[in-house]
Amino acid sequence: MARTLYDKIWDEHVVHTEEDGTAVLYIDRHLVHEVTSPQAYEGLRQAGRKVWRVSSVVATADHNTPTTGWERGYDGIADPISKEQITTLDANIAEFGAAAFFPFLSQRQGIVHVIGPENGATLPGMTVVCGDSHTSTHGAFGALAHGIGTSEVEHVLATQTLLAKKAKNMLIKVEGALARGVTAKDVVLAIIGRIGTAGGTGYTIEFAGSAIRGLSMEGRMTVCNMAIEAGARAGLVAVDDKTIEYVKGRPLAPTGVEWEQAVAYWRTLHSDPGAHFDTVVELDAAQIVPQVTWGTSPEMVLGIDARVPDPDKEKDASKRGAIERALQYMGLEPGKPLNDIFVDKVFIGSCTNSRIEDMREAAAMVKKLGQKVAKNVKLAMVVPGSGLVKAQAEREGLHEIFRAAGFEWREPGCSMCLAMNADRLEPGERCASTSNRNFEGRQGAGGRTHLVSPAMAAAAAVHGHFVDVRTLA
Ligand SMILES: CC(C)[C@H](C(=O)O)[C@@H](O)C(=O)O
Ligand code: SF4
Repeated sequence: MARTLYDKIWDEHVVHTEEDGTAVLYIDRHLVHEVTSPQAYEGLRQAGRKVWRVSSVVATADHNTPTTGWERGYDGIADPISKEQITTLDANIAEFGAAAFFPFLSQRQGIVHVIGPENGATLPGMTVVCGDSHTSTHGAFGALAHGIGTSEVEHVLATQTLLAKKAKNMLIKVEGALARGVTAKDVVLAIIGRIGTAGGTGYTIEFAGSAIRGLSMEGRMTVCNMAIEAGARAGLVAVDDKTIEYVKGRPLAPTGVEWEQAVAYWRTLHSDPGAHFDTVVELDAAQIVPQVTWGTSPEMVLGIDARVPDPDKEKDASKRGAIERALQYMGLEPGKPLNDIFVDKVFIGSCTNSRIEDMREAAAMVKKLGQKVAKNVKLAMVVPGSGLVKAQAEREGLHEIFRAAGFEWREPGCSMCLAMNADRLEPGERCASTSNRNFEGRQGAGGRTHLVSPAMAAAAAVHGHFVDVRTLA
């Protein structure tokens, strides 16, 4: 029978299925960070258990790590809770072990969803879990990857398995060529704009079509990263030459005969012709314009050529109420052109957009504009996703471009994506952000977030307000 990519990976990992559909799924890769692992390790400790397969665990500290003051080492972590989470991870990995650990201050440290693929910890066909909702990112490799809760983290550490129910199959096809200046981020925001944040609930989404195939691995990661924002716990892209090329030679990737065998298997990781999808959504790539969120949910998104929506034009009372509340929180007037929204801060980073390509895209825009960060922008910061991304960007001189224009060039981590460290918005501040969530208070209490691509964020920093990057290209 013709199977989808999701069906294939699922079948390959099911150990047992109960009559009600609950399955025991074998887990190949367990990514661990400091926020959702302390109680899990404590649980193991109290039960006198060990980690079932130490070689499956790859860990790093990312959410709480500061992006400045690394020369002061652990003393540079101002917040005592942040410091405790980071040192607790160090102690847990020292006690329980891991295949690889990239602690605070180490060069390969970074956002868990950046360092996984970078180190070859994420491989096609794997089941990948992490106590983090953006684990969907790793689906870009044709891996079944999703976030789990802390009690599940403990379960996977102890048993190497997860209890799961199979989701339905959704296919999102994006066909055609993207316009100049339109990126993977715009594609995924446009998808969420179309299907809504609940559109993917209960599904695993496979992203396909010529526009998705045309994306780099970085771009595919950006798209899968936000599958969770579309309601789906996992997103997938079929394996092709780009996938295999990206993985080749990474520290944890197979070598020699094992590599050959793995590649032969990986080449089967695509949906069969005629495989059944429960839902199919199609988008025309040529119609996608640079996107900007205007509200407090990723689905509150429009093309840069649009205006802030008018709640009075919405017939559905609950939707009208949601628009009104969002506009009030965001401090926006209906009908205002998105181009005319001025920003106070700019954040280029997060597991959505902090890879080398994102750095290049933002730097290219800054270079093209040839001007400094606008006077009204209090802070424009670039936070690479990992130490390796940072080093690569510096080899290419990107940091010089950013610094010369007045951007701050920081140390890697989650940073102002969720403001668990010192990087945050003050109440009422408005931010152009390349991250993935624009919920109330996400980047700091009272902060106002507009989600955009790296090029759009860079252009907003220089102009001081949003601009259509297609007109700058
Ligand atoms: C801290 C962590 C549990 C959380 C997540 O699961 O996604 C965070 O990474 C986020 O982006 O909100
Ligand atoms: S960068 Fe943001 S979205 Fe990604 S893992 Fe960190 S906090 Fe979560």
